[in-house]
Amino acid sequence: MLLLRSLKTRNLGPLDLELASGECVSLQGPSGSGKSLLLRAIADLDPSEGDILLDGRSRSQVPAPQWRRKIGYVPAEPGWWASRVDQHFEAWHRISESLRTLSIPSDCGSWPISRLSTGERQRLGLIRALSTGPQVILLDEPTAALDPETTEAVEAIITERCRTDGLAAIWVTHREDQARRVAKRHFRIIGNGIVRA
Ligand SMILES: Nc1ncnc2c1ncn2[C@@H]1O[C@H](COP(=O)(O)OP(=O)(O)OP(=O)(O)O)[C@@H](O)[C@H]1O
Repeated sequence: MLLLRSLKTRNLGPLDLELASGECVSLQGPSGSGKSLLLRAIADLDPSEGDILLDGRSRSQVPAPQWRRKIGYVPAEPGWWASRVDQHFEAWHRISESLRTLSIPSDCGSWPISRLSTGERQRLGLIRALSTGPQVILLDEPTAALDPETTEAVEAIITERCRTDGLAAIWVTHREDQARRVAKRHFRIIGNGIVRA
């Protein structure tokens, strides 16, 4: 479903990787090894060489906004461009269940962004990326700021979306136990390549 073919980022590659519909793979590697740049390249947010195909269609054939709806990227620190929380969502009323599941107060739509804690920003960034119905989600340490209970809830949401909607995920984590819980195939960055771990 997602195919990286001879993909070269600033410091990695050429890389080849295939991700099936409904599959979650983990990606680990030392700090600074290029994990975030790789996710950003797949989401077409950073330049790269080589090809990326989604359901057989090359990135070059798909307009960038459409590509970014299909391939959601959740950075370690999600970005915010408006003052209120709900202004960052296409359909705020549709995310109430996700808010509940991730223990975020339902009235936070009217909050100023400045009020959000680091963990609330991280969870809302995840909900926002999932809310546009992506086929692939790229998760950059999505639970780094979260307590064990909320971490479990995030893992459950992604696992469920993979199982029921065929969502495919690349999950960057520094935690071996998390990698083993969320993914069946594991990759590690070594040098300028990725190897099966
Ligand atoms: N715009 C840029 N120009 C030059 N170098 C960059 C740029 N962005 C990132 N880098 C460098 O590329 C390398 C990989 O960065 P990246 O953020 O992908 O690392 P990472 O594996 O995600 O690290 P961490 O685990 O610390 O988040 C780093 O050495 C970083 O300094």
